[in-house]
Amino acid sequence: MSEFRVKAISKLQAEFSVPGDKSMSHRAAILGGLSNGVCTVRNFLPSEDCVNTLNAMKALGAPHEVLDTLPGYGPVNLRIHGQSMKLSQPAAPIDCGNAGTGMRLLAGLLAGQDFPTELFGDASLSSRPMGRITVPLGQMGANIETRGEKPGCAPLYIHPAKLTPITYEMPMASAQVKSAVLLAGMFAEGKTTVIQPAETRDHTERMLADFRVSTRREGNAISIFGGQIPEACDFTVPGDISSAAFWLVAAAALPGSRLLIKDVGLNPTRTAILKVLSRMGAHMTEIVHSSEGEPIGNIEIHGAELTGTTLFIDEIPNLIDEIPVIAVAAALARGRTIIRNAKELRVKETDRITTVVNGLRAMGAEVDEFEDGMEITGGRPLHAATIDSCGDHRIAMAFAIAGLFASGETVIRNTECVNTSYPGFSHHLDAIRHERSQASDFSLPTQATA
Ligand SMILES: O=C(O)C1=C[C@@H](OP(=O)(O)O)[C@@H](O)[C@H](O)C1
Ligand SMILES: C=C(OP(=O)(O)O)C(=O)O
Repeated sequence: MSEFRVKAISKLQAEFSVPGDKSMSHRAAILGGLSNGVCTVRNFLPSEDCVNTLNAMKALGAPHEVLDTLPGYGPVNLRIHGQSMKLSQPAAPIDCGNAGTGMRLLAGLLAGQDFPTELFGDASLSSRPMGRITVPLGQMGANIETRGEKPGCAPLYIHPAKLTPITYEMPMASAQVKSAVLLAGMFAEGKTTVIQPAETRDHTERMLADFRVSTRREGNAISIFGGQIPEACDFTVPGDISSAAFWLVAAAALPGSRLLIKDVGLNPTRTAILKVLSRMGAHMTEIVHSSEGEPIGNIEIHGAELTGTTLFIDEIPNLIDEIPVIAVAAALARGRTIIRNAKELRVKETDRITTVVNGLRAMGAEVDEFEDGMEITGGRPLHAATIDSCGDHRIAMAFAIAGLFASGETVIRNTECVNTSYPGFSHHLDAIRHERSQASDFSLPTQATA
């Protein structure tokens, strides 16, 4: 079992880029495979979650060629051979690993096929709620059985079905649910509409537009007409702002630091963390290089003495995966930080409210736990502790950042899980821990050209 050992740093001066965006990589694998030709995808995230989705598409009849790999991890540049919306029955059950996104989006894709499929995942994924997708997909006529030990959980048995369009008002702000219904809607005759209670990441809608599949947006409602065949296109995945978030917090909380994160996704439905860190006192500049399709650019951040803040209700869906590391920033800030309306955190890879609260308390922070969040009174010095990630990648990485500010040596146990979203994290952590500053120190292992 691998672990991180982390000590406090006194300096952070660095420039680097982070691996490709996880949400966009899942979607590129799926839409590329549905398209009417060959799609080159660059900077695909070679993480276990996204490679599982890519392999799922291959098992469904949409193969890919690997152009470059990140050695030890997976494909970075690849060519996907789209099947013009005609998928075929896989020879075996499909493994979604640890990925809620992979399983829920694939369930939407497979709900309206004329062949059966089975989707399964690891222990964590098998305990996450799938009713949020089986309910709307069922309303469309899908026949999906949840055969997990826990009611409403995976494995999913998806029987052949013919779908009819629906208008669905989502009870929670979830981009996975929205995307599952829109993907199912591509196979239903007529107009399928999803209404979201708050703005959620809009990568599916933007990528559908890249593939010339039209969707319509009216207020909080997004509609799609079935029967459109995505036109093959090439796609470059920007760096993942959720991965950048770990270093942004480290730099923000260390006065005198300067960090430049290059070529990262700056989609406004994902950048709420920048607003929060600015409110806490970090100095930040965003430079957008390109705003066509998915905005991409650089973020420069300078550290400061941080002060606590309250997260706004509308910000929550747009920084949901960053909350564990925002909680670390809050423990390092002076004053109170209030994180409420975030009960979705309880159904992620772990119950991220309890795992964050317990980890921060173990390091000496003052934290109150609520059903839907936590309140952190920052400013107490953090001390080293041994933290078990419980198999949750965001917990492992967030507490590695906390360790950079704690007295003594913090040990994070059970860290293999970081490969689900951030291959190369430990390489970047090493460079930061050893206070190396040159950009070249932060490059990932060289990519081999096939
Ligand atoms: O659509 C996506 O790519 C994602 C949506 C979010 O989940 P929810 O849709 O459950 O909020 C997020 O937590 C996950 O990491 C990725
Ligand atoms: C919750 C996450 O992902 P998923 O739902 O895809 O497992 C995450 O990446 O933090």
